[in-house]
Amino acid sequence: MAPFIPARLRPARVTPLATAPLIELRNVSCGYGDRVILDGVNLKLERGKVLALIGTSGGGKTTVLRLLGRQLRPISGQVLFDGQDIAPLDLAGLYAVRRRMGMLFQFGALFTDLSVFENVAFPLREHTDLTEAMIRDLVLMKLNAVGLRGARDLLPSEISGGMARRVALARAIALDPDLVLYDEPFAGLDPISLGIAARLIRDLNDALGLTSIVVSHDLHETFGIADEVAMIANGRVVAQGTPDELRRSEDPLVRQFVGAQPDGPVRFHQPAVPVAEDFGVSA
Ligand SMILES: Nc1ncnc2c1ncn2[C@@H]1O[C@H](COP(=O)(O)OP(=O)(O)OP(=O)(O)O)[C@@H](O)[C@H]1O
Repeated sequence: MAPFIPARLRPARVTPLATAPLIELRNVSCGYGDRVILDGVNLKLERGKVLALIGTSGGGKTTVLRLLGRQLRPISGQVLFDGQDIAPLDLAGLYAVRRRMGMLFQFGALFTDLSVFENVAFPLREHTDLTEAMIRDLVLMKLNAVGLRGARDLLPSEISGGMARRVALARAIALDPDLVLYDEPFAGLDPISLGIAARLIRDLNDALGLTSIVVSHDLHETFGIADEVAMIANGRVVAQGTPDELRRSEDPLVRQFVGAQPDGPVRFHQPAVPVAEDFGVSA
């Protein structure tokens, strides 16, 4: 499964301190306009780990990914990538950091007019001066890793949704990033394709020495591949731990969410007048 990548083709990496987290959010608050979405969030992730970000819709999971890619800056606090605060970076610094991140956002849209091969080659052509022969080797290695070397000449319209997601995955790791951010990578996939995509995220993470953050509503699959799970609700990380720790959590919010119970701290019903009053029946 693991693609062999010759040393000459791999981008230079800073030798990491074994214990230093690759990413860290320190007391981060942020929002859109006047609306505060995250309020004093702390989150750490060590290299080599897969973190699942879960939580209620609109809780701020995607916002965390936007902070890490610096599509959004914090109002206060720090967002550290490999020990470096990314908020003050100039364009060149930001570009260098983003090169070390792969991103697969919802549905991982492919360029419809480009072949599978060219879709994966795209970031390599954009960001490197590699020769055509090297690009070919790298693209085929990445496609091999996702099981689609044989589909290289097909167009996105000629492959299934599950295959397209795997091509998007190959593209996200084309530049050998340190960190890969996945936003709803399983959305719209059938159970078999979903299982394959989830396993691939874990296997690629381990084989290529990546660190991965997966935002997903699919708790079964993400709990199956994650080392750690962080639950975000009401603008805060309300729980973080191993999948087993979250399953065993006594926190009512975590129990409601992980146990998929309709009622708990997050109410199913909007506050309303009594049912009897609306339907004109006596209680
Ligand atoms: N560009 C934006 N401008 C204004 N508000 C936004 C913007 N993006 C997100 N929001 C708001 O911020 C809140 C958090 O959004 P976010 O997308 O981070 O949540 P989420 O946990 O990823 O949700 P979901 O699981 O539904 O994708 C939501 O209330 C959303 O409406």
